[in-house]
Amino acid sequence: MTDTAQIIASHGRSYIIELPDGSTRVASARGKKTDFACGDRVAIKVTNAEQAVIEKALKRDTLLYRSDAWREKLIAANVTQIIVVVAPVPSFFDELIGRCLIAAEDAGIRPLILLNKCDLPEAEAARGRLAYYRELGYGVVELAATEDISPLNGWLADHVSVLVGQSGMGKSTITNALIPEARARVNDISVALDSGKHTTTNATLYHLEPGADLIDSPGLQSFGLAHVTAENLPRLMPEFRERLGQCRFHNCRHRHEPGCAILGAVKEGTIPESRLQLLHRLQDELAAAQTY
Ligand SMILES: Nc1nc2c(ncn2[C@@H]2O[C@H](COP(=O)(O)OP(=O)(O)OP(=O)(O)O)[C@@H](O)[C@H]2O)c(=O)[nH]1
Ligand SMILES: [Zn+2]
Repeated sequence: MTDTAQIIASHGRSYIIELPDGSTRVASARGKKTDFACGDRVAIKVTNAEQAVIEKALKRDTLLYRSDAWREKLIAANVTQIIVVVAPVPSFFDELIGRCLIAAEDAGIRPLILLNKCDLPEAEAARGRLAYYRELGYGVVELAATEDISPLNGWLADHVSVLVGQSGMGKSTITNALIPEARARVNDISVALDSGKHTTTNATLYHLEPGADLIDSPGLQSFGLAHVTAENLPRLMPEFRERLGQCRFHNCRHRHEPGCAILGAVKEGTIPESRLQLLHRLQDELAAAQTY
């Protein structure tokens, strides 16, 4: 009998799926297909009390992924909010935040920045580094997951959220603070998937309350955006989006063109140089990716 289910954990080619009755099965995909993500709703065939086979993914509302010229790495499907977790220590990369925000805008997912470890003295400097993102209109929430997770609660209601960020920013700590049984779940999943070691799976979905889910994803060091089109890029960065059409040349690349509204804004200090550099780097990356 064909049934529908949701992928709640993924690890390589193995998945844990949750059936409508709340029971779970270990599942693998039929054939060579592996492009399923945590959060995907799938058509399945239950094999027995433990196992099932995934026939196909059902239509996705959203898909968050990263990519380079050669391959795509799916992060999560059907999420409505991406929570970019940063912390004062270890130090975070602005570049990664910028890229996560662009990926979110491209996928039509609401981005939220979470500054964790606010109990540390270095938090003030980190807060300063995030001020510009607030100015752009992005939500920024501050907390110390080891002390009090409640500042996040209001942001999670009615959303399927995915936590992303560099290693060590505190994603697991946040997950465990929100879902006390999460640690045990991760262990159960590792055993069920027979992954041998107790490293995190690619991603794991937890139910928080009716209508609110949370997906924890492994730490990342880079975020390739080869799937974004160069033409679209400025539309995915709010300060460039609002100046579109203001450059003298309609095909302005915002490099050296006279009458460029964006270069003008950088010159007068309204847009930080680093944001223009990110735009240029991404333009260059996309041009290089197209030549493969
Ligand atoms: N001081 C302080 N330390 C924290 C806080 N949250 C997490 N940590 C510590 O930061 C370290 C990294 O936290 P994790 O939750 O493992 O980080 P992660 O983002 O899940 O890292 P990966 O699993 O590598 O992706 C741990 O030693 C935590 O105890 C916080 O709010 N304050
Ligand atoms: Zn321009």
